[in-house]
Amino acid sequence: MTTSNPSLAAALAGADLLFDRAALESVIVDMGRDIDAALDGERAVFLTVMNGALIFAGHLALAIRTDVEFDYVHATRYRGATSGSELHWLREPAVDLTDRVVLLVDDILDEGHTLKAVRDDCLRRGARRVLVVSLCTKQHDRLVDGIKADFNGVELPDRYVFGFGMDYHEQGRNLPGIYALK
Ligand SMILES: O=P(O)(O)OC[C@H]1O[C@H](OP(=O)(O)OP(=O)(O)O)[C@H](O)[C@@H]1O
Ligand SMILES: Nc1nc2[nH]cnc2c(=O)[nH]1
Repeated sequence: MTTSNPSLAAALAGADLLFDRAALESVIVDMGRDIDAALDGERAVFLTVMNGALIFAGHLALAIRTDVEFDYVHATRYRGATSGSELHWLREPAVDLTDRVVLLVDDILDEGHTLKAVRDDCLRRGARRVLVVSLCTKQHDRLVDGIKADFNGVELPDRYVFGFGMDYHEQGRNLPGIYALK
């Protein structure tokens, strides 16, 4: 951890727990069942958007019964800050996506720039179908056109959140729940 980061303990002291681990695990089990139904036996590419989706992806993969092929991308536009800027690609998919069904797995759909860009990239690479899977979606009117979650776990208020993979200045990703700053 860099010494200049704001204190995670101070953030937690002033934050609200929105969803605890048990609630999230239960939601994710339901998402896995719904995804199995949509895949109907087809072996999809399970494409995780690093870093934020890491924890969600692990839980979700165990909740899906259909065999899937793992790959990941790393695209970031927040880079440890609490507001986004342009998208930086740090890692592109390695699997050939031509004619594949892709489960595009991310932690949060906020303004939608990240998932829209990654979804469009998958389609450019020849994916036949991209199913957008997000643990949570933030409620506001800033969502960009042309993106939505095909599978969403929970709805969030329009507040900065962290935990369960999501960072507070690159801290708190391993907190077992979703917290919101006041
Ligand atoms: O809908 P948007 O407004 O585009 O925001 C959502 C994206 O922001 C976060 O990534 P971030 O850029 O913080 O990188 P990280 O996954 O490494 O935390 C999160 O993991 C999503 O990918
Ligand atoms: N950690 C975190 N990352 C985000 N990316 C987009 N919105 C958010 C948010 O509220 N929290």
